[in-house]
Amino acid sequence: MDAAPREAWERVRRRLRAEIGEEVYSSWFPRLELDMIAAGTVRLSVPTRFLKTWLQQHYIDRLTALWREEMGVERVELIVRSAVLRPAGAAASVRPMNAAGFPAPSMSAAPARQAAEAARAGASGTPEVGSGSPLDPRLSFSTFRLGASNRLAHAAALKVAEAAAGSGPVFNPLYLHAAVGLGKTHLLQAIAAAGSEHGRSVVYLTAERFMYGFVAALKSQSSLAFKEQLRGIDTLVIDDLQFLQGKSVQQEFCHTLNALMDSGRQVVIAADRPPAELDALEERVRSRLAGGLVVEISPLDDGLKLEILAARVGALAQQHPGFAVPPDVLSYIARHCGQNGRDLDGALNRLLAHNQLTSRAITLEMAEMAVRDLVRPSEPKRVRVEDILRIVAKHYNVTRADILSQRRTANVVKPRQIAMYLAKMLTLRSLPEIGRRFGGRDHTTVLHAVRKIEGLVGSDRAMADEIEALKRLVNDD
Ligand SMILES: Nc1ncnc2c1ncn2[C@@H]1O[C@H](COP(=O)(O)OP(=O)(O)OP(=O)(O)O)[C@@H](O)[C@H]1O
Repeated sequence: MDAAPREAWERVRRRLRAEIGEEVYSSWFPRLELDMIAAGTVRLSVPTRFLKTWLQQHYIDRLTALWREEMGVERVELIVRSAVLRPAGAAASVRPMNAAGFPAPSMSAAPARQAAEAARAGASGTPEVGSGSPLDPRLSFSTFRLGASNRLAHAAALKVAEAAAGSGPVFNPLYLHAAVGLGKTHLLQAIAAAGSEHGRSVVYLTAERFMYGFVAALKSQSSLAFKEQLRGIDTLVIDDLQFLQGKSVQQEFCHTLNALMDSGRQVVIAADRPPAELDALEERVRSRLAGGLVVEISPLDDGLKLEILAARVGALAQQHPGFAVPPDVLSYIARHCGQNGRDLDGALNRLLAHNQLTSRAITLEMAEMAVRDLVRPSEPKRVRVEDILRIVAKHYNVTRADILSQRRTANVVKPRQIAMYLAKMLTLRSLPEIGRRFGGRDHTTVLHAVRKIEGLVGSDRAMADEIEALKRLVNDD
């Protein structure tokens, strides 16, 4: 290639860098190379399919415009540099490296662990983080229960785990986020275990362990070996990313992320919030994390809680024959003992302890006692104007249409004013909003009704009792 296209490419890069900023540029563009230029088309190459898709979606127009200005080209084409993608036999080459102290796959099988230990023993001082955090064999796909809140996360995790060794990444990175105890660690460990069963070299690390490994490597001056360890794997799984702290650790994390993803390795991340809210992380890391598939696991509904509970009771009964929990107790726990899997585990462990220590069978009465301090006060209920209308109409034996109508007979005026008053007291709706819900009345009409009933409640005992009774009916509805 003669000098003109190369110089034009240099100028395109410089202009792009100036436009989008160093951080975003260094996340996406350093590995973009000029492949050829002919007949009005520029061909650029990238090392991964993922990078190609990303650049195609986000930057192709800009790249085309810049090239047009520099050399009058009409089209920019992106291709994947196949030679840079995992060279044939790359998967096989990971294993011999293990013997020399490089990362062993995080497998739950004992032989794998022994191999990892042996590898570590010969690791000549390199911190052992490359072999990953230990996996809990109970956290597998087969023990993961499905519901509406986690179905997508589960499907994505399964797809990543079942991809054959040597195939390119599926979604990169796969990023799962959820509040505490909703199954992130469970899915990540399931990916790690299943991935290694499929012949991949997988390392599962908590962010803390990543930090520990990196800091320890710096201290023992083996940080190069540490980097090599992490970059020599097929799949990197990082849990609890929100705990990643410190500038140099973050930089290292970012390099590792880029190096792995750009060479076609799979990265899976979990955190308690979406990438955009990881305030402690640099913008370019967040941007890279958000560029894959981001999936939220939402709170468990009662049905899913019941399934998880039933499965856990089954597992506990295997270790403690005779341990059984009646369905009404399971429903009670699902409804009252918290919102996440960890709360459910805690409640069942409490029941097990009571059962084992007192030899009493588990009944609803016994359970209420045993888990008393684990019961969460339920969220205050959100009252709807519709519910107030229905309950007030029924109580005064009129129809909803009567209340909303323009009729001014006493038997509808009183329920109408009481319903307006309750709507103001029990909902967050403004006076104009309430007016609209009550047949398009003006807010001054609502204000008048509210003041009138307030006055009566203060002066008329029977009216005060009536209003209290109605409030209870609405709240208990
Ligand atoms: N869908 C599910 N099926 C079976 N068990 C589940 C499910 N969701 C959560 N659990 C169980 O709930 C407990 C907590 O889950 P896990 O540790 O995976 O939560 P987490 O989202 O990683 O929470 P944290 O953010 O606190 O680390 C575990 O025992 C896990 O097995």
